[in-house]
Amino acid sequence: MGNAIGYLKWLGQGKQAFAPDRKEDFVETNIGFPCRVVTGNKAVQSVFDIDLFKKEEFFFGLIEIRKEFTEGVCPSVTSNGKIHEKNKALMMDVIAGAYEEIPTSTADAVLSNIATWGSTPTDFESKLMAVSAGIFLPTIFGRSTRFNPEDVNLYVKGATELRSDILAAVTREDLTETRRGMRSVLEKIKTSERYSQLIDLGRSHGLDEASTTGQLLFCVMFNAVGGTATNLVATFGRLDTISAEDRQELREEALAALRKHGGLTRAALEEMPKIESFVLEVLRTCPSPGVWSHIAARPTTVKYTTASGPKEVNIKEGERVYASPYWALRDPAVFDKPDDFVWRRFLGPEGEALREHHVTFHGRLTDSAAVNNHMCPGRDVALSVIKGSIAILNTFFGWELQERPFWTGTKVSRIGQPDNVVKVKSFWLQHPDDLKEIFPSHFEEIHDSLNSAVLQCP
Ligand code: HEM
Repeated sequence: MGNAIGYLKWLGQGKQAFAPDRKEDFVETNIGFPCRVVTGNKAVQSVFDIDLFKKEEFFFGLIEIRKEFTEGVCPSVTSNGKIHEKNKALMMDVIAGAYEEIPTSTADAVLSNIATWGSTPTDFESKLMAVSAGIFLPTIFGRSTRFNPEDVNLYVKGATELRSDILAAVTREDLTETRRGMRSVLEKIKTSERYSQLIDLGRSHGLDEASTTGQLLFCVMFNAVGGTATNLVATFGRLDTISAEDRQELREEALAALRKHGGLTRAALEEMPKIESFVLEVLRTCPSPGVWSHIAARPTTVKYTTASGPKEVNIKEGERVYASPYWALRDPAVFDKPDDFVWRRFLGPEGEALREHHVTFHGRLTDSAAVNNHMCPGRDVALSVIKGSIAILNTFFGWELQERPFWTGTKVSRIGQPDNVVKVKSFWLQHPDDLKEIFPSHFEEIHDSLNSAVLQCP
């Protein structure tokens, strides 16, 4: 298959363009250039080895990071070697600093955003992006610094583009607005309450001010805020695909934990295993990103086993070896009925054992992010944020979507989100007494804002 045809096939079919036959875990294909795509759950572990596989700077496979949106600094996620170690160490420290505040910040951001939504919150996906920004940014840059969520959204939209070296761009994107968003976000970072502390933190890892600022810009806005918002949209959408009884079961679990701990705390989150299992199943069935891209750092032979027996593959230095989280997480060798959405899958001892195959964060859930791997350092905060947001939405509020969400794995631009954009027709306060009891300081404002909807509520 030629490059142009491969690229067009990928654009049209997304992950289905490299659907595996399960007899071979290193599928040879062309998605705009020749590459192998690893689709087996166990085989995927081999590409996580950074001694064998390195990152292509500024690229996620077919997606290119616009250098002007990182101030020319290569983001941690696509950097290699010693510089990656410094970048990653900085980000791990930044996240550790934010960790304690995350549950409180989640409750505050979700509830204060809802108070501004009214009963017909159109453009709902942007609203969840604002929630994500409202959760993370105060914990990292300080509470007194107020970012404009629309500018953060513009930044995330502008930060990447389809790789331009395969086909000449058919349409030229107008970057005026996204560039404005980027300048505004950068200015806020540089004047933020904690900026000098963050720069000192960077220096302690051997990074100068420009490098630290570039890392903060991309890793916080794109990886943290954007990455979490995408998965929040998917998780929210999935709630509409389970039964009312199952929604009620999730609500009862969350309500009991919130009541016992007097709000959203780390202890309350730990008492929500059902919500955790639901979120993990969302991240298994519709993971982001689309592919993990790697380049072989040296010649290597990888041994692995498929349904048709033991195999080995010889990889040449410089070969592109990509991996598909979507197919690795649908491998029937490790997940029973992999195409079904089974929200209880990760409950109990069997569910616990399955965590070693849950690789959405570029590593097993049982592994830890470190400077010598490319695993997501934001995994735990991301899971807390999504669990906490979904617990609050499902426990106190009701809504009707314009359309039931669906996923086909073919829409390149939607990453893990449903193919159809999530649009809310109406939104209401379903359990006012519970909200008043657990979050009294948010009650009045939300009640007033959604009052007309409360009157209509069934
Ligand atoms: C559900 C939400 C999230 C998902 C699914 C996710 C997933 C990932 C994945 C798959 C990677 C590796 C990408 C690759 O190698 O191609 C990654 C890297 C990264 N993520 Fe996340 N992420 C999420 C949220 C976050 C959050 C909340 C933060 C920060 C607070 C964060 C910070 C990072 C950083 C800094 C890297 C680069 C790691 C490195 O340089 O080794 N992510 N993430």
